[in-house]
Amino acid sequence: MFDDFVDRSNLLSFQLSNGPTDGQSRLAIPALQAKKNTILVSHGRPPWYAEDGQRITDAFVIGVAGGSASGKTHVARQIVRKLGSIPTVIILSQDSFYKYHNEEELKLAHANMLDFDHPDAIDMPIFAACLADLKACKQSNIPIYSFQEHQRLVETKYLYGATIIIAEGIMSLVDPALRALYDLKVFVQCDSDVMLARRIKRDVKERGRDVDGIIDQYLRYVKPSYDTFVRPSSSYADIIVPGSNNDVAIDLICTHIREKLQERSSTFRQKIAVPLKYMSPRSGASTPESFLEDLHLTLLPQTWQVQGIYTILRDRTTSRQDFIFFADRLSTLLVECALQHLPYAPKMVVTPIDIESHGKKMDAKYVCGVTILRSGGALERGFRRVINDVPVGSMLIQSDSKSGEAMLLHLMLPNYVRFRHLAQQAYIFLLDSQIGTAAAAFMAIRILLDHGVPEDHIIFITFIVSREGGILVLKRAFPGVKIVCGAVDDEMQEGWLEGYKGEGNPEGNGRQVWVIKPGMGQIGVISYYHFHFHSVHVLRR
Ligand SMILES: Nc1ncnc2c1ncn2[C@@H]1O[C@H](COP(=O)(O)OP(=O)(O)O)[C@@H](O)[C@H]1O
Ligand SMILES: Nc1ccn([C@@H]2O[C@H](COP(=O)(O)O)[C@@H](O)[C@H]2O)c(=O)n1
Repeated sequence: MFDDFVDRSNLLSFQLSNGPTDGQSRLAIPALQAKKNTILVSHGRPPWYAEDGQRITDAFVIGVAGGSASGKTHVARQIVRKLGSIPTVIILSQDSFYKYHNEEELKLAHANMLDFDHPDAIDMPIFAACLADLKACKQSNIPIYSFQEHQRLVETKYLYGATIIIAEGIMSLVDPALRALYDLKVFVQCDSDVMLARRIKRDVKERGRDVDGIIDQYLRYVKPSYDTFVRPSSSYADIIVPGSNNDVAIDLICTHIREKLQERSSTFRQKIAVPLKYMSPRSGASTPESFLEDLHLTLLPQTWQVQGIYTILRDRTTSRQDFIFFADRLSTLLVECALQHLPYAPKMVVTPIDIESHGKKMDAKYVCGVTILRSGGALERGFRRVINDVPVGSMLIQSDSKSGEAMLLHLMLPNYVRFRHLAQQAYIFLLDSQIGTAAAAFMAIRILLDHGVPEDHIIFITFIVSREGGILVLKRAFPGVKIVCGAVDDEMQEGWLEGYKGEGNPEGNGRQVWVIKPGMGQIGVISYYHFHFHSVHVLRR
């Protein structure tokens, strides 16, 4: 039914402008080797939104212009290198936006008779639209250009999640729509002889050209264009950087960027973890019933069978094997319950004894799951058991050990979520074992919204919701998101459970846990267990 698949390229990947689009194999290549159209990640991406769910920071955009082979790419790469500790930096090259050529134009291009140095050679509206989307923290699918074939390729490259974008190209300061998007405008000024010498060397080595052709093209198009369009655009620059020996200028640029990012940074987590009594949407609404009512949570019917499963899961004497078995059972029930949030249409079938039977069929074109790693992995088996023919992506979101903020470390979304027009029709089940502080849920929902998934198409499935923590702020920010859970407990706090020996606790004097302290004197614990290949927070009481 759903013939999509999960593409492996992701936030942590990068791609050479003419290389394959499979980013997975390129994960480990260090920043210095990266070329144009590169996504570079050093560590996670902190929140880019406020507690009302709306974006607070745009990506910081730098436009780098200059003549061909003046050193624009070199400057961009040096900036990336010197900003090593900043999460995501994308170099977006104007070369990606050369227009598609018909057969006749291709013949001219191969005969060196096509002008690639006129502003009209570049698809400026698409360049500006892609840059505007990335700046606004949305995803974008960037065209890929082949210098050898003089042609735009069929594939595109998915980009998402940049904190800094460097847009470089000979015409990047010429177009007013592009200029309006830059926070900083840089022009790389270089001697014409040096540029020609560098271009000859580079085009022979990297772009499959011969010396005669390069000089011919240079005299016919490149030099006149430089004099007419490129050099005059330097008047728009905030900073002129020399094309050689430019370390000091690049240092100054990096200092400026760091200052600007610092001004934009904010703390998020403290703002959402507000005690229930201060955040209740209506006064005195502190009973479990009114809490559910106010927040429009879907609670799994509390049958004896469900209560029995929770009792087993909360029991500290339950074996790991039993725990996994019952967590699987529970996740299956939760996913079945969550399916009520998909649209259904009437359907008539004919039975084997020739009688018409009027029923229902699921009426959603694109459905998928996205697991929030690591603990959402516990719901995945149940999800696949109930909905076995849809792609399942993942997001690795973890708290930063210093700031406590949620950090996006890895993103692998199903393919159709990457294309806005398809994402707008998609229904997504987000899987996580708990909503406590809600920091991870906040980030996961924001990512899907950035991709164009409608808020009311997001169905969040979880074992347990804490009444205190971030749930109220989360629901206030994203009222349309459906939350399906099996239990609601009171406040949560971090602690250790006796006897745990493992990650973060080699002495074996306790297990790292989330302790839930509901009223009525009970003590609930969500503890740290290993489940399948991931760890999972489990319910213990
Ligand atoms: N500051 C520099 N010092 C020495 N060589 C440089 C410098 N900047 C660029 N180059 C060399 O010049 C060539 C073209 O540089 P590049 O950055 O690709 O130019 P552009 O992106 O402007 O076309 C490359 O081979 C590069 O190594
Ligand atoms: N098929 C093409 C397309 C463009 N060019 C030349 O590329 C130059 C811009 O790239 P830089 O990396 O040097 O900034 C531009 O001057 C075009 O002449 C080409 O040769 N073939």
